[in-house]
Amino acid sequence: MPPAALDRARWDLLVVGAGTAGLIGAQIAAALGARVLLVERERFGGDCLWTGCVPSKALLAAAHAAADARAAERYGVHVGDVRVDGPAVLAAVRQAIETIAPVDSPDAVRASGAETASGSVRFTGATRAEVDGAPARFRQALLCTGSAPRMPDLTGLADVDPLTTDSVWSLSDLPDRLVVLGGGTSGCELGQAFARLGVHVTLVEAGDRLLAGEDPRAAEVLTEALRRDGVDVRLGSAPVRVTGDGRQGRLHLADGGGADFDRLLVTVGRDPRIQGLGLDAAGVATGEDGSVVVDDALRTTNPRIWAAGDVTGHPAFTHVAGVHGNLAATNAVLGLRRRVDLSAVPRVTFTRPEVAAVGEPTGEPGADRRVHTQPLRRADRAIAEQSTEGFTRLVVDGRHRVRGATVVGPRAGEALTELTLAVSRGLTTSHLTGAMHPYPTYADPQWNAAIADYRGRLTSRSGRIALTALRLARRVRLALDDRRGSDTPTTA
Ligand SMILES: Cc1cc2nc3c(=O)[nH]c(=O)nc-3n(C[C@H](O)[C@H](O)[C@H](O)COP(=O)(O)OP(=O)(O)OC[C@H]3O[C@@H](n4cnc5c(N)ncnc54)[C@H](O)[C@@H]3O)c2cc1C
Ligand SMILES: NC(=O)c1ccc[n+]([C@@H]2O[C@H](COP(=O)([O-])OP(=O)(O)OC[C@H]3O[C@@H](n4cnc5c(N)ncnc54)[C@H](O)[C@@H]3O)[C@@H](O)[C@H]2O)c1
Repeated sequence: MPPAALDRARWDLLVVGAGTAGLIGAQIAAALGARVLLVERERFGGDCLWTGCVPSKALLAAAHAAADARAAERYGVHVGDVRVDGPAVLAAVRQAIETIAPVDSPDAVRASGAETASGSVRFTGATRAEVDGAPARFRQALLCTGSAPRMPDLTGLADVDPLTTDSVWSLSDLPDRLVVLGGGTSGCELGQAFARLGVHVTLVEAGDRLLAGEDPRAAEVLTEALRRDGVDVRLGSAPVRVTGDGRQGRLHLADGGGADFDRLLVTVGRDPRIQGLGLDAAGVATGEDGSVVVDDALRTTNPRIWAAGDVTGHPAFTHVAGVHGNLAATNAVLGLRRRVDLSAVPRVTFTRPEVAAVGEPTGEPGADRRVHTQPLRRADRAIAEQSTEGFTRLVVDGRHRVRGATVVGPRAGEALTELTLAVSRGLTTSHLTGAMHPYPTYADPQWNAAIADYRGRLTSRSGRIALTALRLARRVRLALDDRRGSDTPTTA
């Protein structure tokens, strides 16, 4: 839509940012009959499509293919030397993006009934904004501007043209030596991907372990796996400065050590994108971390403006952004007060092995919680496929409801979906044991963990009393049948 046309009427909902949250928010609002304008300043599809989930999973697919080919010998299959064609791998990543892009395009949005425009939105008042300077009035707005890579304050960093998850996808070839700064989800996924593609990777994490928010045992398993892939994992390593010429250089660490690189990739977290939005003019408050303050219905401090996705500071996942976009748009258009529930947000690090978790932490469960752990080495499917690295851990409360889970292993993300349903719906271990599970799958360990909890119920004091009572009643009935001398039992 040309800028001049933006101000012809008041929009029921002005949606700012066409990432996952904005795309879903705009399409839902249009489906509910609202007059919607979705404005994007860069590319429709946002981070997930262009710089996040899609390219990282495509790169990992190539990396895992290379690793599987190298490991094929253990199955008696010989493939010879594995050669990675860097430009071809990166081209395949871009191809995956191009294949998905039409789903998120302006055409697709307009087909759903919303209008679209290109430009940067800036609020000029509580119900007024500009798109690249052209005025646009709105009854309500939905802020979906996402988050951007954080850059650490490190002397010399800017001199080596550091890569971020925004820019790494523009490489034309793989570097020989890569230093990855930060061992969170992005650093682990990309560190493993590049290492499996033959790059010499040094992963530098300032904290004392990888994946700080996850079960410590899961982080240990992943650290061992990365080291086996050839990643030089440095934990508790605070970087102090960078020296370099052009793009090559050396990262110096507080312990006196360092790591040389051809490229440096920064993955130390993300900050909400709020610069230049004019949030003060709109009366939209932000928190100390820069995220937009929202209530549990995703309404900002301006009751006419809602927010969804990464910009809220809620867990930064595409599925959260999608659920947010839907919920905020529905609340805005229909005047509802549906609340966002963050108690069962699933998270998956798509490394090999995958690390997947949901709900309460499994590493340090509360006092009234029981933990059941099943190692993957006891799962027949994992043994058959020689992929036994990992475990499943369930946290169960006093009423045997599944409250949290960690799954480490192949296809952990897929296995986690059942446990996400269990946590979000308050299902018990007897619900899980009562549902037949196909054999053999990587979900066997979670079924066995649920069975272990259920068995615990049978061997508890009340369980033992109930079983004894049933056994005695059965004996009495059989004795009665015997005494009658009847051939036809009275009992089943
Ligand atoms: C490397 C990496 C891998 C990831 N992998 C996964 C994964 O496997 N699974 C998962 O669930 N999540 C993953 N994520 C996280 C996921 O990408 C984000 O949580 C998700 O994309 C957030 O969506 P959003 O709609 O909130 O924001 P975004 O997708 O960032 O969209 C915001 C949009 O707003 C636009 N914008 C900003 N300011 C303005 C303005 N003033 N005017 C107009 N437009 C504006 C931006 O250009 C952008 O397009 C990954 C992230 C990274 C970095
Ligand atoms: N598979 C997925 O779903 C996926 C993949 C990638 C990213 N994401 C999302 O994006 C978010 C951001 O990911 P991320 O990995 O950039 O951030 P993160 O916050 O998950 O991890 C950043 C890591 O960098 C470390 N760090 C911070 N400053 C450092 C420094 N100066 N030197 C060395 N280490 C330092 C931190 O201790 C932390 O371990 C994630 O929280 C996640 O929500 C999701």
